[in-house]
Amino acid sequence: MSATTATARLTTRDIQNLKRRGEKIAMLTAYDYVTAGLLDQAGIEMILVGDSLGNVVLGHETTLPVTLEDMIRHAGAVHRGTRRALIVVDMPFGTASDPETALRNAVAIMQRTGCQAVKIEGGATVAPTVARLTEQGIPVVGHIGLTPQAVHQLGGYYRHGKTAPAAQKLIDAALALQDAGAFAIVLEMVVPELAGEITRLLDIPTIGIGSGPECSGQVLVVNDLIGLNVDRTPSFAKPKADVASVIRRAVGEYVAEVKAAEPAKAKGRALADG
Ligand SMILES: Nc1nc(=O)c2c([nH]1)NC[C@@H]1CN(c3ccc(C(=O)N[C@@H](CCC(=O)O)C(=O)O)cc3)CN21
Ligand SMILES: CC(C)C(=O)C(=O)O
Ligand SMILES: [Mg+2]
Repeated sequence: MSATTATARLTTRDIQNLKRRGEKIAMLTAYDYVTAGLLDQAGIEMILVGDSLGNVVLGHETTLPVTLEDMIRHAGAVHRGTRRALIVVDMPFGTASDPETALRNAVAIMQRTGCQAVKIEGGATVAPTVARLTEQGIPVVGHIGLTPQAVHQLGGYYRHGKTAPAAQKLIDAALALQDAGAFAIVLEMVVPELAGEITRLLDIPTIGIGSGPECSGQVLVVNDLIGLNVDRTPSFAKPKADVASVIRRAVGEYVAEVKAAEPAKAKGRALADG
């Protein structure tokens, strides 16, 4: 694409403007070319190449085994499949452990995928890393509340911000991330009232998942939206389709059709003695 080609792709400023106008932001994950293209055609504003690919694509128990190379390969496919959506790439476990490591890895993501932003899990302690990336021109999305990369420390997938000290810590984290330059923050499984309070406190948009309706936008794992799962899904996922059934039925019909096919008739002279 030439430098003068007008691109229809949304920018972080467009996302900021959606919040200012009070228009909700619709975000979904995608991990491949075809799915990303369909989401783009359907008008999704942001696509997250989530490290949830470790669960829903690669079949791991957690997101921890996902590597930078995994993310870069899938993010490239998602970017190639889309024209309009702003693409955010998760920095996988261990790749944003300090500001310089994060910068090196985020630069690799930006240079090798064409995507527009990265997302980093963590609270106030991640703020210096967010500041380092944003001062280098890399847009960053924060991610607080349930942070799945810390599952072994958290001891499970549960709601966050239930006590007053926990709520205050999340508020402080959100403000620290905003001050550090994050252009949006994902709130995952945050008590809905608190998610609303954080959303009203911030200038930048909040993107909720399992955090109630008062966030500036919503994000969901695309498999949970379309009913394409073999494993248990989070309770906040309310599927709008049953693609798993569509696939099972089509495959079942194919299997039956293959099995029922007549053997090819022998042509010309009969074979001697079978
Ligand atoms: N398919 C899928 N959807 C997701 O939203 C998702 C992933 N995978 N993988 C990465 C992370 C992990 N996430 C999760 C995983 C499990 C729960 C979950 O089971 N929550 C329970 C409550 C469990 C508890 O209270 O201990 C729930 O019922 O929602 C929630 C979010 C969100 N992400
Ligand atoms: C659940 C969303 C926010 C995420 O981080 C992912 O899909 O990896
Ligand atoms: Mg993630």
